Amino acid sequence: MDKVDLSSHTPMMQQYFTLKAAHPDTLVFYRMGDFYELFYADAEKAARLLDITLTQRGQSGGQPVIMAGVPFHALENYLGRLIKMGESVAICEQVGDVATAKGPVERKVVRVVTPGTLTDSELLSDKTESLLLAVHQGPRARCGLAWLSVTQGRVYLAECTQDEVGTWLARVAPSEVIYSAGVTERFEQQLQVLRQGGAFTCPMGPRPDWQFDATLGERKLLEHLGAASLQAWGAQDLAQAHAAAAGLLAYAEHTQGRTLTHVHSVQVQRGDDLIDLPASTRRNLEITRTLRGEDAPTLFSLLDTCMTGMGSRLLKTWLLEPPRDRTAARRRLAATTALRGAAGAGGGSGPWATLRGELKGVSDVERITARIALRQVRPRELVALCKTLHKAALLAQAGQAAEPYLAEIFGQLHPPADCPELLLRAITEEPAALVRDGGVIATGFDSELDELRAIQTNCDAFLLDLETREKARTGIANLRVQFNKVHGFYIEVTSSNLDKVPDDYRRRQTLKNAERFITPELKTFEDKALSASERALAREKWLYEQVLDQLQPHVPALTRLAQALAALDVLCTLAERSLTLDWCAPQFVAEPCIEIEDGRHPVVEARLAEVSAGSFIANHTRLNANTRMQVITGPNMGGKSTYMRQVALIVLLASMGSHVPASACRLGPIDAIHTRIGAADDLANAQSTFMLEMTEAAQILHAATPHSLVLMDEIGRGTSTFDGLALASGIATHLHDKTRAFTLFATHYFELTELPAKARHAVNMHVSAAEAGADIVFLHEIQPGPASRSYGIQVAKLAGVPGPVLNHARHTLAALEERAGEDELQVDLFAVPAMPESAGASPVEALLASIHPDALSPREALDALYQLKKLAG
Ligand SMILES: Nc1ncnc2c1ncn2[C@@H]1O[C@H](COP(=O)(O)OP(=O)(O)OP(=O)(O)O)[C@@H](O)[C@H]1O
Repeated sequence: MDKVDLSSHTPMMQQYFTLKAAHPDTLVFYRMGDFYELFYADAEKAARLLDITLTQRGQSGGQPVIMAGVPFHALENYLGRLIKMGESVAICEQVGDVATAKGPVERKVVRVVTPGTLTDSELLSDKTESLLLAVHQGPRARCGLAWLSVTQGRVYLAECTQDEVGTWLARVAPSEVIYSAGVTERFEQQLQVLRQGGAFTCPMGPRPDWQFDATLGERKLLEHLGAASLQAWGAQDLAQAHAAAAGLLAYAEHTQGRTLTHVHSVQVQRGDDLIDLPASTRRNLEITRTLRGEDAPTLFSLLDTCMTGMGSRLLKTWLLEPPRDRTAARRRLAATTALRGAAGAGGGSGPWATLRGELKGVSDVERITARIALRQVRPRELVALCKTLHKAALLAQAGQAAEPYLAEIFGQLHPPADCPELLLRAITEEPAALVRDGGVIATGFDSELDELRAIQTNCDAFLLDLETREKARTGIANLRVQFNKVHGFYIEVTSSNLDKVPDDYRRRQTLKNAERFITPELKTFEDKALSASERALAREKWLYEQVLDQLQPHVPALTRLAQALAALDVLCTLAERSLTLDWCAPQFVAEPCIEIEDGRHPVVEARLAEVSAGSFIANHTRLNANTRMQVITGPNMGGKSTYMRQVALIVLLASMGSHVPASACRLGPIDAIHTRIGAADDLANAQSTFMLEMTEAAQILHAATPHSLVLMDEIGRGTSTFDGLALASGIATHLHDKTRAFTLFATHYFELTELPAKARHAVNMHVSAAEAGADIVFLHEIQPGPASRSYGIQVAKLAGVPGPVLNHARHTLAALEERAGEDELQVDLFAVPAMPESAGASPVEALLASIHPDALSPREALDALYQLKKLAG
């Protein structure tokens, strides 16, 4: 908005403009009585986005005030919708005293709600973190990254080159990205392009440059850690990441209106710590989302039977961030194996089952703790926390584990001393939803509050006593002493008895058949009772703040306890899943290999079981130093994609420390899972299928190493047969000879089955199918050797293509096959192409080379020139 001349506006609008100036890019919700109002451009935008009515009221600065409002009790609903649309909202409350204010009551922005800094339980998804990520552009094309979830207590740091920013953004999958306003235009454009290209999808915006300061960042991190050096976290010497952290924390504090006192840990992530799962891999393997963008059925939806939101969130992190180093996976596997019980038998027995019973109903300690630190916690959350702490204490006592990881977890389940007692003493068992409603602090916690409450309770006795006395004094038998919220206390006398009313009765209200009066004695009582209830409410608010103060020192211990509960939940879940779904423990080995016995695709298997569509056919996989590539052929619908994905999913599951859907699995070191699997056209980004296919293939050829797993499905399909075939064979040869990654290469080009004859580390595999007359039966077995033929027409028949079309196709096929037999393709697809000939020197060049200008007479020079001209002609 242009600069506003405040003097011409009403005092209230002056206040509004001052507040709005501090939040120019944010919708300001300005509290007025029972509504939050938006003004001018904000009002127009909100009316459009929320479909609420735009109105004009009064005048300010000589213009009508354009406004739109939402009722205060429906705030969460509107906030939720705006945040989903990527908007941010500044909540501006009345903080001054309405009674004593001269002019508009004092207002303040108490917090800013943005997609990456959500803390409200109503707005957050139980199963997903909302992450805020800050990018800093440093010198020499280095970048710093820092991210956090406001509801967790940890800041993550990373440094990378400018080119790698996209990979990091895809990996972290933030809900909001901020960057310094001082970045170069090119860098800003790069971020825009990444966003349009789908590397990340969340809102993004610049923040003041000075906030991205490395020294400031380091100092802030040290303050949060309460340490003198970042060395213990390996986070020293990361100036670019420190600068990002400075911007990150400044913004997070800005939104919460306070420092994040619960942030006590820092974790540095390095590009080569984790197994690389590029965005295409996450998408193609349907890890947390289906290709259609739904939450289920996915690998995560199959795995997630966690009892708590904390568990679900941790499980997702483990799944999406498998470390290359096997230490964590081994630890998790050992703990899961211990939880499965000695017999490893399912049927709801074993330590996992008992523990899961205990974990049921456990509250979200992690988020409640963050809200304690941010002083946003609600009374009922504290009651839930209190119950969970009691449960955790029992678990800690009961869970004597010999397994080291479990022992460590149980060790962290002891609630911080005095914390459960404090909560039990302070908060009543069934408190009101909000402190402002009162009825939150338990009786016996504070004598002053108890006294004030006693006045209210004694009220009934006093009124009864007064009624008896007044009946006796006036002789009116049906006289009644009562209270209502509008008129306060009164004595009601029916019309027929009005002549008996004493002089000291003052009329308060006239009804149809009665009059209501007040007496000096009743008035005195009323003042005392009403002020007692007001004072009790104020006292409760104050006491609640005191309780929050007393809880602050427990925040770090509560955070650790939350992490322990989450880990226990995930480990029990992995134990349960492995038993229910009949999975085995993988074995990690040092030599390069992916060897799977009876591997299954967990999600397809579960779906087949669900719809009773027969059982899943298990398949073996043997990739090792000798066999690095499988060229897989076979009919459409035969199960090639399923097989390839199952191998990748088994590798992923093993790497996170889970059991796997197989009867045995040996796995060597893995650094990445790359996938190139036919996807729908990326129309939104005007990229053709073929362009996308080649871009992804190029990325894989650049990035894959001998420790990577590469899935290539139908590469080359997007262009003409010869082009496609030529490219597919080139790519396969490169992957085999140069990259030497473990490769599963599914193709329709039968010509590619010739590759293994020349490439020593490649083998042919095919999915089996049997013909039954003119029909086809898929056996889904992966067998050695190339497929004998294609079954396209039979598959088309299955799909319901009309008979005449099929007949036509059969004839055409026969004709084509005949012709192909005549002029057999005589090209060797896999011959290493000769480098373009250094095609000898041309005659002109040869002559030129023979001329020595210094040795020529002018005449000879002229002759040479004629000769050259002639040759060139
Ligand atoms: N091992 C298996 N056991 C049982 N059913 C299977 C198996 N593999 C695949 N299927 C079933 O066959 C269907 C098709 O499998 P898939 O998509 O893997 O075939 P495809 O060979 O990749 O086909 P296309 O070449 O058309 O992509 C799956 O949806 C699944 O229902």
